[in-house]
Amino acid sequence: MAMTARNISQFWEWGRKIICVGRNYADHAKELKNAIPTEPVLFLKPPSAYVREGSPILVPPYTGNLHHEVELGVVIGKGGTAIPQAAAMEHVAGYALCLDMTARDIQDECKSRGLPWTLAKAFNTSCPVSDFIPKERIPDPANLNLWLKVNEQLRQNGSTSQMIFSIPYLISYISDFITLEEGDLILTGTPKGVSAVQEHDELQAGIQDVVTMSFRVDRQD
Ligand SMILES: O=C(O)/C=C/C(=O)CC(=O)C(=O)O
Ligand SMILES: [Mg+2]
Repeated sequence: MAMTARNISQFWEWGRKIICVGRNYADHAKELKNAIPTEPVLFLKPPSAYVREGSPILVPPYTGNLHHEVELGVVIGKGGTAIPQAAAMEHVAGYALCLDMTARDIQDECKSRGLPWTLAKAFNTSCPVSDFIPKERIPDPANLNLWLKVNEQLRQNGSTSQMIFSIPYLISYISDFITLEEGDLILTGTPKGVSAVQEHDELQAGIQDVVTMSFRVDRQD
């Protein structure tokens, strides 16, 4: 039987890694009273974190402070290890708008106890994701407006020009430690304005005139 080629525009179905970069915007690092990093801060989400429009973001029962973080996602089209910065963009298939949903109270507790952030960052539905955006539709990913509204109120409005570490730098840095594979997603960090969401809230987010997405928040039973 002939093999059907997989379609990168459904990358969230492939079961690949979600690699997240934290504290990549100085204004967000400052609002959480973190130092500006001198190297990228990395953590992971499992593929079970993905949620698509039409399904709700579920508030885990163990948090009382679930935050939104709007982020540009970079979808890897060609894998590699130790990718040089100069070749990094050749490994990009496209982009997606993503939310890095974060149980901030649990993250604070993990930080104070020196524990990993897994339960704060990697729970089911912690990575809402837009439609795939082919690379050609975003000629300059380093100069994009990202915004997020909760119940029509603007909470985040930043530009990828504010990133501390650029997309080529991140791809090169990550691939020195973690081999990148086709279908992997890199979340590149959030600008300032993160805040709590509640059950029944409606979240809308966008990348300027390129894409928008909406999600409802529900409590997990
Ligand atoms: O260190 C903290 O208090 C919080 C860090 C984050 O949640 C980092 C991110 O996920 C981000 O900056 O996007
Ligand atoms: Mg984040």
